[in-house]
Amino acid sequence: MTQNDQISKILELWQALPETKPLVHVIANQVSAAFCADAMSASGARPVMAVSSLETGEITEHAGSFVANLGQPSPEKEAAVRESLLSAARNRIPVILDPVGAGASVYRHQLASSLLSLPWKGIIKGNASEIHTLCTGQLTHQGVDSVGFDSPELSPLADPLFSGRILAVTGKEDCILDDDRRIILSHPAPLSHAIVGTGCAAGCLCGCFAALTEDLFLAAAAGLSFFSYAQFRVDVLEGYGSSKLHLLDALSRTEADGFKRYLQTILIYQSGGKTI
Ligand SMILES: Nc1ncnc2c1ncn2[C@@H]1O[C@H](COP(=O)(O)OP(=O)(O)O)[C@@H](O)[C@H]1O
Ligand SMILES: Cc1ncsc1CCOP(=O)(O)O
Repeated sequence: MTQNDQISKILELWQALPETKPLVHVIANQVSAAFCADAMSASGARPVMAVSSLETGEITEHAGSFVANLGQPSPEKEAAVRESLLSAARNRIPVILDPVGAGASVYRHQLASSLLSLPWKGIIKGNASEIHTLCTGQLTHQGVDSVGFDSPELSPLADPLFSGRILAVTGKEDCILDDDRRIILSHPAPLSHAIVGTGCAAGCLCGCFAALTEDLFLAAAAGLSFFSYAQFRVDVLEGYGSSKLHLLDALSRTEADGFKRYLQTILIYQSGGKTI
């Protein structure tokens, strides 16, 4: 498959999202839950943000995909996520695991590692710091933000915790990896604001596309590239608050030609170590 084939498939998935309206179960965090639900709804999916372990396994079973966002962890949240991951594994529902702040504390790191050891299939989506912590065990103690790691230099798929899964690493460049393939998205401009919850929302968009295809590498590329395009279209002169609203508008109003040109500019596809 060539770079143009990947771009065509991403565009097909993006067009299918509002037509298919997949049900996506998200266990979110209280900071970004509403923004994530809005971002998914604006893009054409149907989010369900169920949190109680009394129902999460059942809700996941009937969803097209499940997003486990590990921000603001607690024993209650851990139990709810476990129920959903086991249900996803039993029912072959694709999972997106977002290890928010994996390097912020020992508890978060141990939680993420223990949930990775369950037998679900899917995508691990984190910023470069979070993935660095999962790969090396080194904590950063810097909250949930990324602190300067270069994602494309990571080659963590040898780790058994990652094997058979897709890795999606965000930052100045987003990088999507499986055993053989790699997509790099070079964002053309720096962000005007560090809007809280954008990493969480990007993971949720990967979840929307994972409900539409068995090719989870492509789903991750579609989610991150669509989100990158929406961020690119937000006017850099807007303030923080209106940028956040305009981001939702951009997700709900994308046209194919502009998105295609953007993908042709920012997307690099490599297979077997070669750019294709
Ligand atoms: N330096 C950057 N320049 C342009 N876009 C960026 C940059 N860093 C992050 N982004 C965008 O924000 C999204 C979320 O990435 P990131 O900020 O790494 O997540 P988090 O909020 O989890 O730390 C990325 O997928 C990308 O679209
Ligand atoms: C600030 C914060 N604290 C706990 S969860 C959370 C939201 C993190 O959102 P993102 O990593 O997507 O900016």
